[in-house]
Amino acid sequence: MPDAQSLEETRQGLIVRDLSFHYGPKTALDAVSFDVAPGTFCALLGPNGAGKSTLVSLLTRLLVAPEGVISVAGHNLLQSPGKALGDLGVVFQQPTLDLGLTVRQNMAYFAALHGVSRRAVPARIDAALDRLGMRDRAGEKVRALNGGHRRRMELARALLHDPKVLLLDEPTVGLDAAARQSITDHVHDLAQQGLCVLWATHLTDEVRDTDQLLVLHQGQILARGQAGELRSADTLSNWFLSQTEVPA
Ligand SMILES: Nc1ncnc2c1ncn2[C@@H]1O[C@H](COP(=O)(O)OP(=O)(O)OP(=O)(O)O)[C@@H](O)[C@H]1O
Repeated sequence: MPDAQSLEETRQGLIVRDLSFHYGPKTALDAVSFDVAPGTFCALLGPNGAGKSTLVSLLTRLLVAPEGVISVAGHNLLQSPGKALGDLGVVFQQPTLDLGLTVRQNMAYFAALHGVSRRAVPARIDAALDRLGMRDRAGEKVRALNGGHRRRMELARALLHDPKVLLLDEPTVGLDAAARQSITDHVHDLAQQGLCVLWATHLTDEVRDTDQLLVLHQGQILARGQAGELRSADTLSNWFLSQTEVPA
């Protein structure tokens, strides 16, 4: 039985209860429940079609679920969407940067959308870029950055309003091995510093043994726990395949 303190800590992270979603007759998510506590890197691992993007759309309120509860840092997404989304940072699968604006201009625009006061914006941008080692690129047009730096910039932008929960949907798609490693390492560092991270992926090599792991398959959570304990003596890749293989 969790004690009161750990319950309160979990409340400051992400809580999902009995979340279901259907596209017409197609069930995309079926009574999904999980928690991610602050200071945790949680990998949401699922093959194509598992329901990851649907879950991300529900967590960001692009879709609204008729059933279930989502709580972000103690705010119910349905009842207090402004507060819940204010504590959520998101890196979507597809880049959402204006290539013709500089790094700083892109970030300033996003800060305005989040209601950061004009006076606070420069310092917030500098702090967010510093966290990702990107301050020296602030004046460059995004078009001039390589894929890895663009992603890093999107990550810095997602942290601009100081969210408590960070959500990333397959954030390494299209990146080379070095850039993938760098982004994966950065986000693990952020979790170690106290952020609550949910990282959706189908790539097992982005998951560390010490990470929390949720395996999503055909709209249901098949397994949850610490990655190293779940895979046991197997490789994570083999274990994941054995969990998600569909009988011929
Ligand atoms: N707009 C839609 N209409 C009907 N079915 C959909 C729609 N979007 C997704 N689905 C179905 O819902 C299920 C979950 O899809 P979803 O895109 O959430 O999975 P995913 O894990 O994100 O996959 P991928 O990694 O390929 O993006 C799949 O069976 C998919 O075919």
